[in-house]
This record gives sequence, structure tokens and C-alpha cells, in this order.
Amino acid sequence: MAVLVTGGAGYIGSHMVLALVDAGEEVVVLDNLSTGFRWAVHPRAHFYQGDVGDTGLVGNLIRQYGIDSVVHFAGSIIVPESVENPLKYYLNNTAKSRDLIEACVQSSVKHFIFSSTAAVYGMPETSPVTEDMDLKPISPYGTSKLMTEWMLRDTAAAHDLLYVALRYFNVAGADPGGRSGQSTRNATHLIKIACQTALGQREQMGIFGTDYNTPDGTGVRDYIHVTDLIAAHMAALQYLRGGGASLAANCGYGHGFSVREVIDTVEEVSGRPVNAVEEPRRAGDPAALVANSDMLKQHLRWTPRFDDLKQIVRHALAWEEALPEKTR
Ligand SMILES: NC(=O)c1ccc[n+]([C@@H]2O[C@H](COP(=O)([O-])OP(=O)(O)OC[C@H]3O[C@@H](n4cnc5c(N)ncnc54)[C@H](O)[C@@H]3O)[C@@H](O)[C@H]2O)c1
Ligand SMILES: O=c1ccn([C@@H]2O[C@H](COP(=O)(O)OP(=O)(O)O[C@H]3O[C@H](CO)[C@@H](O)[C@H](O)[C@H]3O)[C@@H](O)[C@H]2O)c(=O)[nH]1
Repeated sequence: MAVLVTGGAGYIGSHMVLALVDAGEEVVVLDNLSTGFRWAVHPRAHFYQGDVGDTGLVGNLIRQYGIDSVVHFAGSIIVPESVENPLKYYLNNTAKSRDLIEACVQSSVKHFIFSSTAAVYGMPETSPVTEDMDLKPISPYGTSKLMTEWMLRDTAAAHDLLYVALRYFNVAGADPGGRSGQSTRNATHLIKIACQTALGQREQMGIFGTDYNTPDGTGVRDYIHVTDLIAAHMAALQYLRGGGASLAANCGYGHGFSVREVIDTVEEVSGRPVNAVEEPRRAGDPAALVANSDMLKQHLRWTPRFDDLKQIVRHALAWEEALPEKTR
């Protein structure tokens, strides 16, 4: 048995590869390196540079390695870009996921774990968000992911395929051992940007909106440590291999932090000031997005280990400091 990790050269996928290798699994990585890095892939994984939409290649890999489970991270992830170029997202996230799912069905892969997103909820009226709430994405990114969830639901009903769709809230932090982290160029994620500003890699950063209906007026998000997120994937793999039924589950801790709280924490942990200036709201940002994670805890028996913003920031900062060496 082996596991295929698509997007395994990316931020989150590279952490999945580490966890699988640590668990003694045989791992095959398929990544086109559009945003990922070859060096981010653990040397014990079999690496193939290619596209998830290449059904011939995927079918060959499944047969060659006896792959029983696919963990599908590959995709395009920038929400504003999806508004400007929706067809890129419907091709890379939806159409190519369809091709990948078809290759899995044709080659009798039994288990599929999918990177979904809190963006499938759009602008939820209440928070914390439960999985049964309305799914009303407000960006092509969110819609492209929801369509993939629906393809999985319908395919699982018609074929011998079981899936878990994990709806990530805000993923942050880095491997506690310093083996991987978020390396994306031009990243837009708050914690990475605040760390870069503290380290002097950016002159200043913006606080997007200070007039939200939140305790301090800035946006609130549920920041989950990447290592805990990967633990949820490992739990999902075990669950599916143990015969668990298909499901979709939120991935977050169930409490949020505001933009100002994040910046304050980065200043405290780094011991350096963060030059943050108030700016208007960013289009499409909900005021607060916090997960109800009971499903993950109850069905997948997930127990978080890094539910501590300071720890998340400490690991993100350590990675940011080490990154220039890695990319040299
Ligand atoms: N980072 C977050 O906060 C977040 C939140 C919700 C969901 N997600 C989802 O998690 C997944 C991983 O995100 P990430 O933050 O690691 O992003 P990332 O850009 O670091 O990783 C994506 C990887 O997929 C590869 N890829 C893209 N299109 C491909 C294709 N057609 N064929 C093969 N490889 C391809 C890229 O080269 C990259 O290595 C994505 O599906 C994303 O939508 C991320
Ligand atoms: O320079 C910055 C960057 C962000 N923010 C704010 O910080 C919060 C978090 O923003 P960001 O880190 O960009 O994450 P989100 O926009 O919440 O989106 C992330 O989380 C979603 C799920 O919740 C995923 O679907 C997306 O892929 C992922 O980028 C929001 O209130 C932003 O307005 C700032 O104020 N300044």
C-alpha cells in the first residue's frame, strides 16, 4: 500500500509527506511545481513532476506503486486571483480534480482525502460554523472547491470510493522541527506577512479593515497550526482505511484571533515592532470565521497539540528566518 500526495511540494502537502514518511508509509508525490518547491519534498518520497489532470500518468503511478489512498492538495489558492481569472480556478481546481477522481475510480483507489476550505461557507451569518450550515461561496475559489466536494459526494455514491473533505480554516505555522514551512513567494497570509514585517523583510503591512463588528474592529480568524491540520489528515486516512463513511469536516480550533491580536503576538514573540498601517477592508472578507470542530474530534478522534497562537507564531518566525538559506 502506498499513498499518493498531490501538491506534496507545497506548503501543506510537504508537511503531509513528512508525517507519512515519519509513519513509515510509502509516499508518491505528484506536483507540477507551479507554486511548490522540489527541495520541500522529503527525499524518501518518490517525486514526479507532472499534472494531476494527466490521467495516464496518475493511472500509471497508482498501478506501479499499489496506491490505496490519495491525498489531494494540488490546486490554486489565491482568492482575489480567482475573482479576476475564474476559469483558471475552474480548470485547475475543479476540472483537474474531476480528472484525478476519474483516474482513481478507474484504478480502484479506495480512499480520497481532499483539501477543501472554509471559503465554501462564504459569509456565514453566525460563528462558529458547523458543517451543516449553508454552503454559499462568494468567490470562484470557494465555488471551485465546493464543486469538487460535490463531485466526490456523487462519485462516492456511485462507485467504491470513500472520501473525507477537510474544510481548512486559516492554516499557519511550520514544522516544529524546522523541516518545512510556508515558502510561497508573494504570500498573502496574515501570519506570514506579519512575521516578514517583524523581520524587516517588508517595510510595512496593512490592517485590512478596522470597522468590523468584532471586539477590536479587525477581522477574526481561526488559525490552525499546520502540524495539527496534518494530524487531522492522518486521522482521516486511518478512519477511511478502517471503513469509516465519507464525510466533510471543519479544521480549526473553535476560537479566533483578530488581526490586531495576531500582530501583537508577532511583536511579543519576535521582540520587534511590526509597522502596521490601517487600510480599508479587503473585498470579500467576512468579519469573523471560526470553526466548530466537533465533527473532527468526534468522528476522527482528532486531538490538537499546538492550539496556542504564540507557538504558531514562534514556528512561523523560525521558518521565515531559515527560509533564505533553504532557497539559496
Ligand atoms: N493555506 C491555506 O490557508 C489553505 C486554506 C484552505 C485550503 N487550502 C487548500 O490546501 C491546499 C494546499 O494549499 P497550500 O497552502 O499548501 O498551497 P501551495 O500553493 O503551497 O501548494 C499547492 C501545490 O500544488 C501544486 N499544484 C498546483 N496545481 C497543480 C496541478 N494542476 N498539478 C500538480 N500540482 C499542482 C503546486 O505546485 C504546489 O506545490 C490547496 O488545495 C488549498 O486550496 C489552503
Ligand atoms: O496583510 C494582511 C493580510 C491579511 N489581513 C487580514 O487578516 C485576516 C486573514 O487573512 P488571510 O491570512 O489572507 O486569510 P483569509 O483571507 O482568511 O483566507 C485564508 O483562509 C481561507 C479559509 O478561511 C482559505 O480558503 C484561503 O485560502 C486562505 O488564504 C483577514 O481578516 C484579512 O483581512 C490583513 O489585515 N493584512
